[in-house]
Amino acid sequence: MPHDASDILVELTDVSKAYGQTQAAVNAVSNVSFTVRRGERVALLGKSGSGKSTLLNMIAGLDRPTGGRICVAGSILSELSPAAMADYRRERVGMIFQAFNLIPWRTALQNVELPMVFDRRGKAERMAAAQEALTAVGLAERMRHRPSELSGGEQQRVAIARALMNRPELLLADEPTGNLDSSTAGEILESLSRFTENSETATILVTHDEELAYRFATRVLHMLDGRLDHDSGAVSV
Ligand SMILES: Nc1ncnc2c1ncn2[C@@H]1O[C@H](COP(=O)(O)OP(=O)(O)OP(=O)(O)O)[C@@H](O)[C@H]1O
Repeated sequence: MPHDASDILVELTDVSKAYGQTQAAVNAVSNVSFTVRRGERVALLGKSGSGKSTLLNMIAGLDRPTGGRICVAGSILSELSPAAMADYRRERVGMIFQAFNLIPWRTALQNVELPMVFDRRGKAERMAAAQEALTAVGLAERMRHRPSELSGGEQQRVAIARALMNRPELLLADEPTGNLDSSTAGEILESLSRFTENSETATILVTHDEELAYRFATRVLHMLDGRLDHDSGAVSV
């Protein structure tokens, strides 16, 4: 299928991140360039400390590059005002973390409803949408439970429902199965695949697990010491 420039959702150009000053600086990410198309599923694969989370956090707008630029849907992130950055994170990006990051005193339903509290939909409509999302991830019977009353796999499915609630253009997943046993990890990966396949949502999955990366992604970018390892086929297309 032919692609054109308008297919490109994310474009990183020479992105670097150094922590600390001068001689003592740690170059967590060095001159990374790649693009992600709408609907594409990309994995960032690398060992612990290779810079994957730093890179993902910069794409999420949670951290700023010290060099280069990140452009998402035509906006250069470093040029966004704080208010525009908050809109970007709320409206365009969904995130899933290894530690699930659910709010412990809210039920599954209330956690999933959360990204919608700022939009114009009324409470009843938001609740109906959250119920539908939880049903889709197989948690129809668990909606009124708090995170501590759910298994790890169930908590991550709540997090997936929450992340996809606002139909983000970009889903960022940082080791989403890192805290789960291998069969639960497989189920979570299947849920993620089901919801992102044939959808407009592009996904960037960060993992150190090679099998997981190749099972999920259509393109695997290898990271090594803060750089993309182009010899591994990690070419930007
Ligand atoms: N806030 C910080 N201050 C200083 N150095 C940092 C900071 N955050 C990360 N680093 C360093 O940057 C490098 C990349 O870290 P990063 O967490 O991005 O790697 P990673 O590939 O995601 O690793 P892991 O899989 O263990 O999370 C590491 O050497 C780390 O020690």
